[in-house]
Amino acid sequence: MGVQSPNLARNKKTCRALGVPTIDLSMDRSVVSEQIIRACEEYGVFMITNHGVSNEIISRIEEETFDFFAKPAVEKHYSGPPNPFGYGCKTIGFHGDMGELEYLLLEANPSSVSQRSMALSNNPTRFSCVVNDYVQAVRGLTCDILDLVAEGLCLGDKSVLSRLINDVESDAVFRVNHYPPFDQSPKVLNPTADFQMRDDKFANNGDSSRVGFGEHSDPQILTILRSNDVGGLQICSHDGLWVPVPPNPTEFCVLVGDTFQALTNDRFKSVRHRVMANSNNKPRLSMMYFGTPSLDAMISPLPRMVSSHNAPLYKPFTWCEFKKAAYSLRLANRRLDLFRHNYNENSEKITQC
Ligand SMILES: C=C1C[C@]23C[C@@]1(O)CC[C@H]2[C@@]12CC[C@H](O)[C@@](C)(C(=O)O1)[C@H]2[C@@H]3C(=O)O
Ligand SMILES: O=C(O)CCC(=O)C(=O)O
Ligand SMILES: [Fe+2]
Repeated sequence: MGVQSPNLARNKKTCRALGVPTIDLSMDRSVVSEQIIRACEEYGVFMITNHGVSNEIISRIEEETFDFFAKPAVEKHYSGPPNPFGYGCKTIGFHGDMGELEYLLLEANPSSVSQRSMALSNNPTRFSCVVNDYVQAVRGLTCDILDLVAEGLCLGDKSVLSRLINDVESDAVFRVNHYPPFDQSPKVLNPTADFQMRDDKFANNGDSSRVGFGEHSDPQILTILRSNDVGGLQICSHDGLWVPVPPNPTEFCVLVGDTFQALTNDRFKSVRHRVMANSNNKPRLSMMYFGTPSLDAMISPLPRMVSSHNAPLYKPFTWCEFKKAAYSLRLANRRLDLFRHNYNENSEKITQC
């Protein structure tokens, strides 16, 4: 047997030790609440099983969105470029971030969904129903998780967190990402193909992976992610290693966002994550509901998270201010730093995992 490099051995060991926790929502409420808090503190990410979202709602949205991505490129481009909403292919945000994916980004409220659906489907009524049913179910799940967190943190008002995202004015976003299978054989360049390598940035130089969606943290409170059985999602561990999150279509993956980090005064940390294209011959389809406050919601560390030993780490900001900051920066930027007390403008802004 060959000698394993120390890095590989360390990486494998960390993956085993780190394995993202899975929490069974059907267990005793106080146990679940404790497990969620521990997962948010230690990992910033966890899987949930027995989540109560029906298989029918999930398979209908999977089918509907797969049908959309199967359309000819010209048809899909009618719904783009993303502004930031609509259909996007490879470009992410407005500052040059790129990834090997195509996606749909939608405002997650019923009237925007129904308006958008006209351009997205031959059956807009069905499309908007399917998206709205999914978003409603997943928003309910997000609220349940936030209530469990509020109970575990003894926040007094048990719906103080869920109210932030349950607001009719919530700025929630729904995103579906479609990653084509990564063909490892040498490419025959075809200028009309949707997913050829664009430039050197995407050349894999013999490496078996390419960036599907680059390293970042999500700006919102909580992200509820569901994927098909194709992997690629990785989270950044405390010791700076990329740890794969095994795909499980029957579970949801919950990620702590920047706004949750600020609300908990750094007790929870937003998790840095990315998606690498893999050599599976199936596409990855992932969908994310981003639990988001309303634009005018004021975000500051919760009183319970602050004490004489724990001074507030962040200046109060509205979600609107934070969103503007996020959209003025690159994907990998640590935007929360801008709102820290005593933040030094000259310190390094683009720090990577
Ligand atoms: C490069 C960017 C894309 C993004 C807005 C941003 O300027 C920085 C944050 C990015 C992100 C990551 C999480 C979500 O996918 C997203 C919709 C969001 O709210 O923030 C994206 C933004 C986007 O793709 O428009
Ligand atoms: O596609 C995925 O699995 C994750 C994508 C992601 O992190 C995002 O859209 O913010
Ligand atoms: Fe993300």
